Amino acid sequence: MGKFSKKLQKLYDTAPKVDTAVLVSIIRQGQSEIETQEHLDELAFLTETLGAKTVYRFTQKMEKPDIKTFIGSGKLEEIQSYIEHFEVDMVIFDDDLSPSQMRNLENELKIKIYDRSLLILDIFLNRAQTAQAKTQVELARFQYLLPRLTRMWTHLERQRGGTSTRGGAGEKEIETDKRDIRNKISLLKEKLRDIEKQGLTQRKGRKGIVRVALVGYTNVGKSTLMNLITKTDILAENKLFATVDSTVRKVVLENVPFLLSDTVGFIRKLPTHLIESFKSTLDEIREADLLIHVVDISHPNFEDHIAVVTQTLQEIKAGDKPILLVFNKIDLVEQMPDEEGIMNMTELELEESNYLDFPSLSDAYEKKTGIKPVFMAASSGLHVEEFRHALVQEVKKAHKKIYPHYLENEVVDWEMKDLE
Ligand SMILES: Nc1nc2c(ncn2[C@@H]2O[C@H](COP(=O)(O)OP(=O)(O)OP(=O)(O)O)[C@@H](O)[C@H]2O)c(=O)[nH]1
Ligand SMILES: [Mg+2]
Repeated sequence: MGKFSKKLQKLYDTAPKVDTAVLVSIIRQGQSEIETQEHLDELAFLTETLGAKTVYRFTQKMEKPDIKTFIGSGKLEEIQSYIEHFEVDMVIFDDDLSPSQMRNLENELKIKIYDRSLLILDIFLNRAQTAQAKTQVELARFQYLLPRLTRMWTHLERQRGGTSTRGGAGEKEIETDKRDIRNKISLLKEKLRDIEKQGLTQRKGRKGIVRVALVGYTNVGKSTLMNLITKTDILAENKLFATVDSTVRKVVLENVPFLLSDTVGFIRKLPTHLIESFKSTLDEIREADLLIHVVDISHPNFEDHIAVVTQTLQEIKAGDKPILLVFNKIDLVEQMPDEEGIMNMTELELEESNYLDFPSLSDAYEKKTGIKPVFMAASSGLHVEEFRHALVQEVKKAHKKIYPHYLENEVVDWEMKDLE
């Protein structure tokens, strides 16, 4: 690290320590108030994951964002007087900002500005554990920061005790910092290539065994399910992006061996360059023979989440794999009562109920995926037997498809006969 200036190191170390935040989102045409609030709920959860507290939410109806300051000048003034009055530490935007928007906003508001990418990058940075994930996130973060360096520079100036946000840093010093970052970027790229080479050899060694990957929106219970099935201890917690690395375990169920990997969760508006930076982690998904798509059925937007995951899978070219859909957290929802139960309800009760109709959901998604979904609760193990059974069936199918002439393993062969 000695090669890089102290300034840069400091800039890098001190980014995420903040307390209170206000959230800002624009409401686009055709977007409902409820939808906007739900998106802001998610942004507040992300903010909490970063370690900050949301104190207020600002919204503004706009056809398209202002090119200079993203939001309009009236709204900007409103935010300004709020943050001054309540001494807020940061402003978080639900979208990405251009370097100049970020700079302009910072000049106006004079506090730390986060956009969606920077927020997610900082969360990833806090959570990455393996060398590969760490390197990937560091790289993505530096690439994102490079064009925004003047902005970070002004932060540094203020931290040193000055209050001016303009004209503080000399052009020369900014250039030095930029050069440092560029060097760092090429070193990280090199490091990543080395790590990836190792990963490739490891993955090559896994031929001959079916590979299954857990995928899904963030915080749905993928790691909990992985733990339940493999009895290992992977960090599972009620925070977004608890898992940033992928973990692979060998599992044997009913004498059928396969590899199971836990992966980073998806989220709406996951910045494309971030997806790219996780390419090698996502290879686990791309190279899988079967995907277990875990859904948090207790989330009011679970169907949107399914759509986001489906779309992201397509973007990373893993859209045509067999999918076993798992509706998780059923302990948190109420099932639709049977016919008699419904008869006994008043019309108002029926209208206000948010019962979920499992059989219809099951049919609808079975039509889409060709595989009957499983309804379960991973944290308590409810219906884990159904899940295991469904998983084994699909692993066997995958095995037969990839290795049609595979006969050495008598156990598997015997199990297959049993199936038919
Ligand atoms: N009530 C309930 N909570 C669950 C269930 N499964 C998981 N959880 C909780 O949901 C939270 C998220 O679980 P994780 O397993 O970390 O979710 P994940 O999908 O791995 O999340 P990321 O790694 O952040 O993408 C944790 O607090 C779990 O305890 C369930 O079936 N019911
Ligand atoms: Mg996880």
